[in-house]
Order: sequence, then structure tokens, then C-alpha cells
Amino acid sequence: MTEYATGENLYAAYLRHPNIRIDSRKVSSGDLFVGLAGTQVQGNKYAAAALAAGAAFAVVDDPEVVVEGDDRYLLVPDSLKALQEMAMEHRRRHRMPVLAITGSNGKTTTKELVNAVMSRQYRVHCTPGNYNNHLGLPLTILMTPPDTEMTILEMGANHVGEIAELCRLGRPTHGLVTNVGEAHLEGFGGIEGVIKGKGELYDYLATNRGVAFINADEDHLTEMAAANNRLIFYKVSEQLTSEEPALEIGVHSLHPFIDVSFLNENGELMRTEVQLSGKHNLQNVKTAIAVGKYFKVGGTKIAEALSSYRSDNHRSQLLEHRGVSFYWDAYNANPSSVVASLSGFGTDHPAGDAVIILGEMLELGEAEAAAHRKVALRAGQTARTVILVGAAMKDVAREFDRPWFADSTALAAWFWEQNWEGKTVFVKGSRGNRLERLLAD
Ligand SMILES: CC(=O)N[C@H]1[C@@H](OP(=O)(O)OP(=O)(O)OC[C@H]2O[C@@H](n3ccc(=O)[nH]c3=O)[C@H](O)[C@@H]2O)O[C@H](CO)[C@@H](O)[C@@H]1O[C@H](C)C(=O)N[C@@H](C)C(=O)N[C@H](CCC(=O)N[C@@H](CCC[C@@H](N)C(=O)O)C(=O)O)C(=O)O
Ligand SMILES: Nc1ncnc2c1ncn2[C@@H]1O[C@H](COP(=O)(O)OP(=O)(O)OP(=O)(O)O)[C@@H](O)[C@H]1O
Ligand SMILES: C[C@@H](N)C(=O)N[C@H](C)C(=O)O
Repeated sequence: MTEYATGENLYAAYLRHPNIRIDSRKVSSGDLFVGLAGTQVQGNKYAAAALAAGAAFAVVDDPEVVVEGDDRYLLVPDSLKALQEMAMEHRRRHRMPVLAITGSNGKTTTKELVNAVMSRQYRVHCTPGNYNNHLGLPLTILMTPPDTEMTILEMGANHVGEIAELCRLGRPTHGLVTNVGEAHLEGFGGIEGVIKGKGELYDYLATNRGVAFINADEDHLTEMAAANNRLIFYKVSEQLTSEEPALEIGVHSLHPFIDVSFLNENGELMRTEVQLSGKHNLQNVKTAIAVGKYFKVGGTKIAEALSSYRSDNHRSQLLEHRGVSFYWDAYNANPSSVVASLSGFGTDHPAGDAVIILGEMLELGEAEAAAHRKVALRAGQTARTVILVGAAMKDVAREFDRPWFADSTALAAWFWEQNWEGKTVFVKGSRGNRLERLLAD
């Protein structure tokens, strides 16, 4: 019978083969393949294919797939846990600041902005894309280049306990919660659950002498961090004169672009325009300035990093497709982010020129019906033309007499038959709605 590989064996294999792959179809020579269970298939089944494609080792938790005598198979009791333990061991060996970012909305945008700022002065490794869960976070840690000076870890959750677990894996030394909003209410069981769940980051920092950043302009955060004694506050201020007790950021405009100022290391005023709009993105920009200042990134570098930032990830993205202008914000959707995004968009576009497409907001549990009604009503205050998509929007569409489509394929077929000259089309909906099908050709 094949014996289990020890933690030391696994970590030694990783050190020699640090390129981890969980998909045999993406394996190159010398990679370390980890077979994971999925919703369609069991990844263990592809261990032989991964080895044939050049993987140095295959970590599996099903003894049936192991070929007796082939020591490239590393059998473990649980492949996911093995991956997480490798990541924990790797993290233990790194002595550097690790900044964790969680919150209901704006995690990825904040992470990208902080990364842009910090990368001007340090070698930064940060979560790729949205790799923010029990699987993405260990993969992120295991991708850390050897010369990294700072790591930024995005942490996502849809239930209480998850952020505590991600902190156990990532051991942040610094952290921040972007905000507390109405996202993933199904799993969190309501806003109190969100406060508790996101607060697990501040709890971890409190017990491990970590530094917590607090956006003093956001509700709940100060109370959530009450047990922390290493706090860095930041806030909007009309006059940038004193930096005590909070780092200050001045705001000149939010539309069409965010224009802000802050004091540099010599107390001189710096001003920068960021290609993002709206009050919600201001929070993300403020955080990047505050973190940059705390870590002593020069003011000019902060300003340049922010003014050169461009969204290319389906969040707050301005784009043209087949001659139509879109404000594309359809990476995800929940009541807080839809309202925030509509507020930003509405300020820039008169109701007659604006077209709003709203898909469903998933994972809201009992709040679903009321939440869909609320955002559809809110959209009607911003644009004359409001188009609704998906089953959860069906009753609302009937009630408000709005065009409705069962899914994004039906929407696309209709949409491209219409004339949208002179209009700007706002698009928002949960990932599961796949609204990007509208841009398919
Ligand atoms: C395990 C895995 O790889 N899952 C990915 C996979 O899922 P699927 O179930 O379809 O896999 P399969 O059953 O097809 O395959 C099983 C495994 O076998 C491998 N395999 C298959 C065929 C073959 O020929 N060879 C093979 O080796 C295969 O690679 C599988 O490993 O594919 C999906 C589509 O691409 C992926 O979405 C899925 O990824 C899962 C969801 C995942 O967690 N990925 C992480 C890397 C990650 O971080 N993903 C982020 C999204 C994170 C997220 O949603 N965050 C939430 C909060 C988190 C709440 C938490 N409780 C949760 O739900 O996870 C947030 O709100 O931000 C990303 O990709 O962006
Ligand atoms: N600070 C904010 N407050 C409220 N809404 C925001 C904020 N920042 C971004 N949003 C909205 O949330 C959407 C998703 O942004 P982003 O991906 O940065 O958040 P996220 O928390 O990382 O979400 P996910 O975990 O699903 O990736 C944006 O498209 C925008 O509509
Ligand atoms: C995709 C995941 N990060 C997420 O945010 N899901 C919600 C439900 C969404 O897609 O809107």
C-alpha cells in the first residue's frame, strides 16, 4: 500500500517545483500538479495526464489513481488541506508585511490601487484577479516570488468563520476592511453576520499585534476594530493641515474623474486625478493613499501610481463595443454595490441619455425579492430606459412595466437590433448572469 507523503516531503517537492497547477490541461514541464475535487469531476483522475504532460509530481488524495512504484505520486489524506499546509509553511518562512484586504465591496479595486501605489517603491506580490478564497489564497501564497518585500492578500467570504480561516492561512501583519454592505446575505444571515464575518480580520490583527487601517468615513469599521490597539485612521478632510489623529485626504471632484489631494512626506500638497468615478471609488482611492503614506511611499510616486491606474477588469470600466458606449460594472452585484454604482453613473449621465441594464443579484437569501425591487426602483430614478434580466427580476419588470429578458443570451439578441446612438449603457449584475455575453461579438 502506498504511504502518505509527509508535510516535509511535500514542501520539499514544492521548493524544487514551485509552479503549482491544479488543471492538468495547463501543466508544463516541471510543474507540481495537485488533484482537487470539483463540481464536475475529481481532479485526481487527471494525475496521470499531468505527469505525462511533464509534471514533476502529482499530489493526490485517492489511492486508486496511484501507480504502484511510481514515486512521482504524492498521496495525501486531503489534497486541498495539503495545498493549504504547503502555503502555511511557505508563509511561515517569509518575514515581510502581509496586508489583508476584505470587505463587502471594493476589495479587488482597492487591492489593485494599493498594489499600484506600493509597487512604485517595493517588490510587491498580490492576489491575482479574484483569487481570494480557501483555494485562491493558498495558491497566491505559493506563487510568492523569492525576492518579494510585501504581499497583499485579498480575502473573500460568504459566511462567518471564513475570514478567520483565511487569516490562519495567510497570517496578515496588516489589514483593512473596505466596508460592510449587503453582500452574500444568504450565507452571512444578515448585516450583523457581515459585521462579525468581516470583523474576523480585525480580531486576528488584535490578537497578533497587527496594524489595522480604518476608513473613518465608513460605518461600523471603528467599532469593529475596538479591540485593536494599533490603528491607523484615514478620512476625508476639508483642510489638509494636521495628520492627527487621522491621515487626511482632500476631495476636489468625483465626476467625471476622482480628483484628490494629500500631504506628502514634506508636508507639501500633492494632487492627483484618478480614472475612476463616484463616491464608492473615492473610498478605494483614499485607502491606497493611506496605505502608501503609512508605508512611506513618496507622495509623487503615490500620485503617479493613481493617475496611471486604468480599470480593465469589468469593474467601473468605460468601454466601446460595436459603436455603443458602455459603463461596464458587471463583475458582480449586490444591493450596496448596485446603489453605489448607480449613484456614480447617474451624476455623469442625464436620464434621457442613459440606459440601465440590471441583471440579478445572487446569494441574497430572504432579502432577494425586496432587494431586486429596491434597485429596479433606484435605476428608474437614474434613467428612463431600464432593462431587467433574469428570473429574480421578472416580477419587478412586470410591476414597473420594464423590458425583461430571461438571460443574457436573450438580452443580447434583442439589444443589438436596437439603435443606441447617443446613449451610454450602464450594465450591472452578478457573475452568474454572464452579462458579458452582450459583448460576445
Ligand atoms: C477546484 C477547482 O479547480 N475549481 C475550479 C473549477 O471548478 P469546477 O468545479 O468546474 O471543476 P471541475 O469539476 O471541472 O474539475 C475539478 C478539478 O479537476 C481539474 N481538471 C479537470 C479536467 C481536466 O482535464 N484536468 C483537470 O486537472 C480542474 O482543474 C479542477 O481543479 O473550474 C471553475 C471554472 O474555471 C473555477 O471557477 C473553479 O474555481 C473554484 C471556484 C475556486 O475556488 N477557485 C479559486 C482559485 C479562486 O480563488 N477563485 C476565484 C473566485 C473566488 C470567489 O468566488 N470568492 C468569493 C468569496 C468566496 C466564498 C467561498 N466560500 C467560496 O465560495 O469559495 C467572493 O465573493 O469574492 C476566481 O477564480 O476568481
Ligand atoms: N468602496 C466601494 N463601495 C461600494 N461599492 C463598491 C466599492 N468599490 C467598488 N464597488 C462596487 O463593487 C463592484 C465590485 O468591485 P470589486 O471587484 O473591487 O469588489 P470586490 O469586493 O472585490 O468584489 P468581488 O469579491 O466579487 O471581486 C464594482 O464594480 C462597484 O460596482
Ligand atoms: C463571484 C463572487 N466573487 C461574487 O461576488 N458573487 C456574487 C454573488 C456576484 O457574482 O454578484
